[in-house]
Amino acid sequence: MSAVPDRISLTGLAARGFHGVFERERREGQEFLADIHLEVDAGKAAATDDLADTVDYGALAGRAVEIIGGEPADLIETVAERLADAALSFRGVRAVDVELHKPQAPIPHAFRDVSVRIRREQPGPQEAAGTPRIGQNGGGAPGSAAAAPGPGGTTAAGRTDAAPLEAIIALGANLGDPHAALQAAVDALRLHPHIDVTAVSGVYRTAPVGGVPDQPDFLNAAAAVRTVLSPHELLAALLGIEAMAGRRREVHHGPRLLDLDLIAAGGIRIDDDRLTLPHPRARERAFVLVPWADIDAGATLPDPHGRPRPITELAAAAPDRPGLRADGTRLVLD
Ligand SMILES: Nc1ncnc2c1ncn2[C@@H]1O[C@H](COP(=O)(O)OP(=O)(O)OP(=O)(O)O)[C@@H](O)[C@H]1O
Ligand SMILES: Nc1nc2c(c(=O)[nH]1)N=C(CO)CN2
Repeated sequence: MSAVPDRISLTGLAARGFHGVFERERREGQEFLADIHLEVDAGKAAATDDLADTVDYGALAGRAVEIIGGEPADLIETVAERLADAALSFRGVRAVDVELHKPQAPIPHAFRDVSVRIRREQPGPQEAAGTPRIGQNGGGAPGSAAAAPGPGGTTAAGRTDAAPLEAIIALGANLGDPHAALQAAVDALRLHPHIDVTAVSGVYRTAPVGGVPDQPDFLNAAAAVRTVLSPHELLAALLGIEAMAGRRREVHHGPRLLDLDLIAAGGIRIDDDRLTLPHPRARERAFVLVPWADIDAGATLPDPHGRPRPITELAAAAPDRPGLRADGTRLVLD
């Protein structure tokens, strides 16, 4: 490599995160901005003009948004380290420089910005051979299938349970070009290095349920995925994809460019301040249940007493069932 390395720079990447020492920061979140500079050899990609020979900056941005929106940490140092670790896991990245800004930090004085800047390099040959780096996935390329568990049974995303999770994701959109938004979401899921999309449903046109009056009809669909991510990490990935689609979360149940809900994940039950599984309103929503039944007609959801109920029965009884019809279009998984 020449003295001045080739660089791919992604700067001013903004995402909402819940990092900080104070309870209010954890509860309300705030904006974080990341500047990420990758040192690569751009020569091969320039010669072939092929995205496969370089780092897809869209995939990098998606992963960074997930990390910023993901598991809360006390310190920006910790989040910057996670960003650097993720950047180094993209094939061809020799070193990375990450600056993470927290311009809304709770500092009781006028200030413009506070940030941490770190530089990390790929481990040298000796370290690579004998000393696994915590949290690194060993270089899975963007677009590759779910990562194999890394050293010691942990995955890049930190899940120690090696069995992949099977999950159902509900997709909805009713602004802009909803079909294109659903397809883009499926494409983004497929591009994720730790998510495998195994099936997609048909597309349904559905009357809006709740929220502001006179909003356009929705297009809804469902996707089945297999992933080594934990449910919280999968949710963070979904929020990252929504954010990339330009979704703003101002109006509850309001119109949206893209809504991705995690409906069920391998029978796991969770109820904390960030995630409830199974999704608490899925059982009364035909716009979720009918697409899901396309993928897995035998699936069940627990009733309020914990007894399994077939989703086909729940769908037939759902109040929004009459407002739902097949759109006649398809989502492709090619
Ligand atoms: N199973 C889940 N899937 C998606 N988001 C969830 C889930 N459980 C809890 N949440 C939380 O809900 C928030 C999403 O709210 P959002 O604005 O998408 O709600 P909504 O789509 O308007 O309403 P609904 O949740 O009724 O579909 C997320 O930030 C997430 O932390
Ligand atoms: N028909 C329909 N209505 C909704 C939808 C949706 O996806 N489809 N999503 C909502 C919030 O997630 C609220 N209402």
